[in-house]
Amino acid sequence: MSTQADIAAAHLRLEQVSCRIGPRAVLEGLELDLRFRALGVVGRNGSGKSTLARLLAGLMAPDAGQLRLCGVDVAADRAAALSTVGILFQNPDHQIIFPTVLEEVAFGLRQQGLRRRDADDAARAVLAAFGKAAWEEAPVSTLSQGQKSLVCLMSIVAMRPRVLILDEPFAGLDIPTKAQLMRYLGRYHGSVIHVSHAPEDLADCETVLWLEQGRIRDVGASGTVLPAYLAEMTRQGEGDDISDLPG
Ligand SMILES: Nc1ncnc2c1ncn2[C@@H]1O[C@H](COP(=O)(O)OP(=O)(O)OP(=O)(O)O)[C@@H](O)[C@H]1O
Repeated sequence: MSTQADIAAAHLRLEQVSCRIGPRAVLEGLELDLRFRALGVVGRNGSGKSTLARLLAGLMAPDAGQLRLCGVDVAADRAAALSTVGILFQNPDHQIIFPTVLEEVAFGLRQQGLRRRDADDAARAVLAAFGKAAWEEAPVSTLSQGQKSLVCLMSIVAMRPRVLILDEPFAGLDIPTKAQLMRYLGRYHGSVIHVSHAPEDLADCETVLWLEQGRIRDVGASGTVLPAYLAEMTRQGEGDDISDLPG
């Protein structure tokens, strides 16, 4: 998995990256130059984690500044982005677009330029590697949420991106399903960026980036950043900022 020493570290470079949604500055002046195999992104609800995840996946471009993941401008160079980064969202229903498992897993491979037959063969090989050859013709609509999440994971693993972004993908799942998916995740060969508000999800990350109100509050070794984050969250929990309406 991502912590193995034989995985080439991914390189993330942010230069004064800012992002607005409507009139609102959601991320502001992010500056970072980091090599990692497992990077955690932590922060409160609304701190900008998902927006950063979408930027890192190249699904949107920053309004200002420059972002490079493994040297690739992932928003501008979509072809290179497909082999650089994949993202797993919390709700698999937002990700899955095809009626059967094989079509879904093959789709990304076709996007990468494989012909239909080659993409189908490669998708079958991935299903077999996950012990899910029997799922090939299964209608996705009949699968459980956990099974749909696994289909999304297999679809991304099939594309072999260097970096996998997890945006709280297992948040709504029960404990055994989450544990099983985490085990399947161990078959992914590349680096991981794991986004979560919960420090316990990020225990395997060597480095953690802490976002606060769209800015980097801290970045460093997880053993230092996570306890500081937890202490601050406990302190803020004693207040009542839930009463504050957005400005
Ligand atoms: N499509 C949108 N339209 C308007 N505002 C948005 C949109 N997406 C995000 N925002 C706002 O941008 C800010 C950052 O949102 P984002 O989802 O990136 O934070 P987050 O840290 O992932 O939060 P959460 O943990 O709740 O998912 C929030 O204040 C949110 O309300």
